[in-house]
Amino acid sequence: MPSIGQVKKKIPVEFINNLYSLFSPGIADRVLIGIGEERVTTLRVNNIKYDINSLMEYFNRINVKFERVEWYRDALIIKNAKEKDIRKLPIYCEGMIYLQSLSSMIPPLVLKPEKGDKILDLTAAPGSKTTQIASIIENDGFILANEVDKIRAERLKYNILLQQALSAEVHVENGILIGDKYPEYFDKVLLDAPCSGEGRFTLEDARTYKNWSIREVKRLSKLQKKLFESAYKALKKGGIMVYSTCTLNRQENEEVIHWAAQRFDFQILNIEVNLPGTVPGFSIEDNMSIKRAVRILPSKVMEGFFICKLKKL
Ligand SMILES: C[S@@+](CC[C@H](N)C(=O)[O-])C[C@H]1O[C@@H](n2cnc3c(N)ncnc32)[C@H](O)[C@@H]1O
Repeated sequence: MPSIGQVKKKIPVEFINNLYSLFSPGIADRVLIGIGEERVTTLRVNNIKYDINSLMEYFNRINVKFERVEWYRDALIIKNAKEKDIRKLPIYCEGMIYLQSLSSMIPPLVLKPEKGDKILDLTAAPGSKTTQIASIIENDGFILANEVDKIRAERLKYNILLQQALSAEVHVENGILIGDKYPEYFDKVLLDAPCSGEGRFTLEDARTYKNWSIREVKRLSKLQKKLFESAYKALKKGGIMVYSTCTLNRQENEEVIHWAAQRFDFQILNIEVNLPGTVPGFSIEDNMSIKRAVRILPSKVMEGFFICKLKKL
């Protein structure tokens, strides 16, 4: 495993400086160790086509070793196979399972979709969370899965079809406009925002960090605020929204929430999923409730993520 010094040599220096100014040295070191580690292969079963018991029996038969995930019945950590091996299996080709990082499975669990819900997934491609939501509600409900990028929207449609997530309808438009089109229409809204991806940095793959810049963080923070406003408008009063990113900095996380709290009426809720190794959000000025948000630190099993759950008042 690479040392912290080796990680520091490769990752953008401004990112490292930000990290040590945001977190205690112990936590910042943990993040860098996480960036240096090789991530395990994880997946979830698609309840629309298959079930976890049959999947475990199948893996036992073909000698794929796995571990259960304490906080999610449908997820498995694969011990002796890589993603490329799993992609060759018929159950993968037929959409009975979905390769997804464990952290990425958390926002839909926190959103807690229920049968019959009308759900907006505002920035949805490639559809990991859209198809997960459809799997949780077993297609009993309606999901508007929106994506601005036409090519990514094709991938979203492909995944929805393969997984038979037929409760999801794909829209291809700027998410900023959806709030005015569907005012107070949805019971639940997921804003898994476009972000600078710091939680997905991995030393193995320079593509994950080479385009990172402070300028990009600032641009994304502005976009996230606009998307937040649209998501909030589309949510019914009393409805639940989850804001998530796979990045670690404050500008794209707490500052977006704080900006929104100054303009819109909502309550930040506790995250009820019992997750190991999270750190609470940072309060901003007198807004202590942002501490109810959680940050997942990157590690061998998890990508870095930020998740905030709120209720529109
Ligand atoms: C973090 S990814 C979403 C991942 C997705 N939720 C999943 O789990 O598969 C963010 C997505 O937002 C899209 N996006 C960026 N700007 C957008 C906008 N203004 N409106 C809608 N989607 C946007 C990006 O193209 C990207 O596909």
